[in-house]
Amino acid sequence: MGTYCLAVDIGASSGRMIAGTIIAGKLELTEVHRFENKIIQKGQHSCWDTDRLFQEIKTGIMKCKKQDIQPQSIGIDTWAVDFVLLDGNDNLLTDCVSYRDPRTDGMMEKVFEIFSKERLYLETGIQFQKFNTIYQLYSLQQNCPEVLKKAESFLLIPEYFNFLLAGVKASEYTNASSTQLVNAFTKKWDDSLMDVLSIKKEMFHEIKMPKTVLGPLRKELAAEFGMDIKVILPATHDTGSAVISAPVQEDAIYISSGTWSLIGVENPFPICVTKALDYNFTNEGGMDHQFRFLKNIMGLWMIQEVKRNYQDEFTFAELACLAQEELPFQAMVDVNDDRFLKPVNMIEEIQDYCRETGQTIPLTPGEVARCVFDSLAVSYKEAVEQIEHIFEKEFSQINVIGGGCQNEKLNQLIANVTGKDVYAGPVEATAIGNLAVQLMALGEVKDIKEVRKIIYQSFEVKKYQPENGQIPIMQRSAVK
Ligand SMILES: Nc1ncnc2c1ncn2[C@@H]1O[C@H](COP(=O)(O)OP(=O)(O)O)[C@@H](O)[C@H]1O
Ligand SMILES: C[C@H](O)[C@H](O)[C@@H](O)C(=O)COP(=O)(O)O
Ligand SMILES: [Mg+2]
Repeated sequence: MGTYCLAVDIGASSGRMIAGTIIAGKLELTEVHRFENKIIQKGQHSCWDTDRLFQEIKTGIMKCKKQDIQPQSIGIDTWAVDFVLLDGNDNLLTDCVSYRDPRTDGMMEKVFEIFSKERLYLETGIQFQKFNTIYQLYSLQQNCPEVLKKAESFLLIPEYFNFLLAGVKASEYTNASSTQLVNAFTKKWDDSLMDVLSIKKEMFHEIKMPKTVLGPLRKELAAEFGMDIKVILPATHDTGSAVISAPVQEDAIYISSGTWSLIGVENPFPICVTKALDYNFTNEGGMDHQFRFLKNIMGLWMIQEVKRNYQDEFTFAELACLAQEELPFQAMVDVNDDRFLKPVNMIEEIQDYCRETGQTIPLTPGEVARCVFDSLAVSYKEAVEQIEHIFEKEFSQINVIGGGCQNEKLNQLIANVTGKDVYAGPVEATAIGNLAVQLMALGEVKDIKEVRKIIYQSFEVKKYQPENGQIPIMQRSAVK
């Protein structure tokens, strides 16, 4: 039997554990476990249920055993920026607060009073999102300094799960870069930035690169599972893993489409020029010292919330079909407006926005869904134009990867709105990229070039071409 690796990919809306092995030149996947992820209220904060998530990881490992799959290695990737703090006895000092928590409101502006926005961008190259780790830590420093005083260890989410699995504390580069505390050029923690912000630099661990083998499982876990597994660092930022496996590379822009839409390209160096700052692009760390030049777009979070507001009466596929029955571009919102980050009710927030901008108010589920998808597509188009402006070249194709690539109507809309060929797939790009790095670490494949070839041969990628005359005249005025 071939070498199995086990990918744990936990996004903001769901987690999945997928075993992978190469058979006859193709990467074969076995979905071992899938579970829900969501934000829960703990006291006054919006938090992640890390205890339950770690139990889900253990459940997935036990399911491997039941399916007679003995993974040689395991790699964990999750969403970015969020973290835990441990004291000197490795106890959690706080709940794991989510990036959607309001504790960072106003913190970015406070940091700019000490460290200019321009300099922060020049040194880190990271987009300005109010929930970046730097602002979360600054909020703690301002409001609960006693917690930071006791903190001996800062661990991002995947690193915390690695610590629980293997007892090793290590930071991983792709995810560390998302904190806006890593220097884009040295690829190390930016000590001078931390000193200026009085953030305790001693609690940060050495940054390791993807492919690093952290070690075996803790003895008690190996005994519990009845097998030992090497814990390997993939690109632990889920988008970093997704980009590794984006099969359409040539002249292509990727959209990692899940809760968030991360739209960008791979680049060999950080682009920290004023244009990139003005457009709020980021230079997150990638595999083999590449950079993920991309930007966050609010993403399918909006339709997740619409679905929840309708008490899950409709599936995602049904909402996509209902939207398709509506006239296009009747109502548009600026999806990246902070008001959509965590509204009490997404449907009402969208309707308020349309009312405030003098537009037709979407009322039916189809109208609301159409407004979301049209607005996302326009936001993607804008980002594509910004990328082409910065690179001073045209990109001919867009590769939509992740769960959102199953939205066929949206894929076609993206093609129509951008006028570019859209390649959709693979759905589990993140887990596949995670597996790819483990296979490289174990010597099963030589390098990223070889693994991308295998991925391209292994998974269906569906093509959507712009439909004639379907590039609509959009009401741009409505989008502030
Ligand atoms: N059958 C489907 N049709 C249309 N959209 C879908 C379908 N299945 C999933 N999606 C979209 O994929 C999104 C989840 O993508 P995923 O990559 O799993 O997210 P994350 O990793 O952030 O949890 C959902 O929010 C939904 O909008
Ligand atoms: C908050 C971050 O920008 C976010 O984690 C993003 O980087 C990301 O990776 C989102 O992944 P999802 O799978 O949750 O969409
Ligand atoms: Mg994801």
